[in-house]
Amino acid sequence: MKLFATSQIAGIDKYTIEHEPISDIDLMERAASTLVDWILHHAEPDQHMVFFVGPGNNGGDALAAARMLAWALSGIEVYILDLGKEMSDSANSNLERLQQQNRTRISYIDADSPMPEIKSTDWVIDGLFGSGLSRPLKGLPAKVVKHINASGATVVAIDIPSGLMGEDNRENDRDAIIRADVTLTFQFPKISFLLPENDPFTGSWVVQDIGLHPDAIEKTETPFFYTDHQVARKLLKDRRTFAHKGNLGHALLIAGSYGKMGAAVLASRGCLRSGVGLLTTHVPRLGYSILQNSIPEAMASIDQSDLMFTQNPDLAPFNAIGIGPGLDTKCNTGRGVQRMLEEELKKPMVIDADGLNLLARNPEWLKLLPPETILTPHPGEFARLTHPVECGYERLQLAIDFAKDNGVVLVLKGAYTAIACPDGTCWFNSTGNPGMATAGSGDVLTGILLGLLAQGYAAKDAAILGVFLHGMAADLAVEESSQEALLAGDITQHLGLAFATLKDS
Ligand SMILES: NC(=O)C1=CN([C@@H]2O[C@H](COP(=O)(O)OP(=O)(O)OC[C@H]3O[C@@H](n4cnc5c(N)ncnc54)[C@H](OP(=O)(O)O)[C@@H]3O)[C@@H](O)[C@H]2O)[C@@H](O)CC1
Ligand SMILES: Nc1ncnc2c1ncn2[C@@H]1O[C@H](COP(=O)(O)OP(=O)(O)O)[C@@H](O)[C@H]1O
Ligand SMILES: [K+]
Repeated sequence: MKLFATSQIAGIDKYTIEHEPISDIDLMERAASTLVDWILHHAEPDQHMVFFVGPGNNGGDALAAARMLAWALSGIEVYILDLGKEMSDSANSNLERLQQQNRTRISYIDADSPMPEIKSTDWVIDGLFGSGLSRPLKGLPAKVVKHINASGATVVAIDIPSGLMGEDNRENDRDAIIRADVTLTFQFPKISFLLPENDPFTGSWVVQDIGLHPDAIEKTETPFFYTDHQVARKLLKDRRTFAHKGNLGHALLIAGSYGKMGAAVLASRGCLRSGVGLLTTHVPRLGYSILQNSIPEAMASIDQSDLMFTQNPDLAPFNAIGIGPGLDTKCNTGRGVQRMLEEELKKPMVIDADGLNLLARNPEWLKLLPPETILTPHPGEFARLTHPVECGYERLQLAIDFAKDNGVVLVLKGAYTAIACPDGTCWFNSTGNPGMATAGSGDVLTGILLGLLAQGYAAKDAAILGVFLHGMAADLAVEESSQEALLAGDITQHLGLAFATLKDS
């Protein structure tokens, strides 16, 4: 799915009105009816609801929804924010319709009014501002937002929590943004919803399809995408009838050190479960029996050091190389990594964890990375590779620039992992859950990406598909137990089901 800036959504909206064609007011009616469906499905029949209405079409949506709900619910109150200016035409028409219906108490809030009473048991429907917000809220709108946030009521935001910008919130006042429990957003998630610092504002968000014109969506260019089932399914290759382990790729994983052999085992499992033909895992001597006992499907390549990686094996037999999980950052290991990169290997690579930390200490190695390299930093590792940033939006921009400048696929891990590609596109992942915030889940991802690279997937495709499957496997695992109890090993155990579910979708 494509993701757009709010300014672009306004253009898609306009195109839909002109080319479907549909009038503004009917499109608003369609949008509002999706809100009403959701609310009726989730609210008790006697739920008291307080609507807050702003001057634009976000307010128009709220007024239309209030009218539709007033036929079914009796406890509806509407407060219109009076900023001393005209409401938009469609909002005005919906105000007239609501007045004509005559079932709802409508009040105005201006600078002199007392703030309306909101009970903690109420639902607040936030229709103050949506995608037309042009600057941070101040004065009366900010006061109303703070009053709503302090009420303890359940807040349902229409389209965007009022006060939140669709993209960049660096200059915003965080106290003047609605803190919603649920955001019912039209057609596309907004980019700011996918950044960690905005989680307190959006709550959980749900996309409401309002039938915007597919031609406009197709024509409007954007660097941002959201990996849904459809995208991931298209990337997944079928295995040929006569496939054999010799033509499904031979992966080399370099991982593990004293005290961190688990990382090598987890990454090996992830790799083998992702369909690779052969896996050789290179470990220090102390890891030999650990590896052979815990994952007999992997072949072992043994380092000359007892404790750490120092020297890679001959790389000729391998289709792809993964390095990093549990590697440690000792000097000898650093020298070993440098020697390997200086071989100017033209094999796809995935670099994770301490591989990234070594790269951060030696930025001149970046130009030694082969084409089709994937780097998989979490925000801490990414800060070491670049520099610390204040917010997710800045980090996102930095990741996109980093991928382009260095010709690598950068997998910036998080709740909505962002995959920045050398072609300037950025793919947010839609699967996964907070249970994955557990030791070793990143190691499993490295293994999956390595397995896909070795099978011949391009780095970009491997990253988009691998991250999706990794999250999906964790979602399936959590269905059977809980987020709290999820182990990284549960992700590898559910990878099979993830592949099967994706194939069936
Ligand atoms: N696109 C779609 O697919 C569809 C969109 N729909 C709905 O339309 C919504 C977008 O509507 P919209 O464009 O009228 O903007 P909206 O957010 O209601 O407010 C704009 C008003 O607020 C004002 N204003 C702005 N910032 C301000 C500030 N800081 N402080 C004070 N005032 C401020 C601004 O005035 P100005 O900036 O000129 O001062 C203007 O008066 C969208 O979110 C969705 O709910 C659906 O109905 C149908 C399909
Ligand atoms: N809240 C979350 N929601 C979804 N995925 C998450 C969440 N927290 C972590 N993850 C995923 O779990 C993995 C954690 O990787 P990482 O931080 O490297 O862990 P480790 O180093 O312990 O293996 C990443 O793929 C990340 O996207
Ligand atoms: K809103």
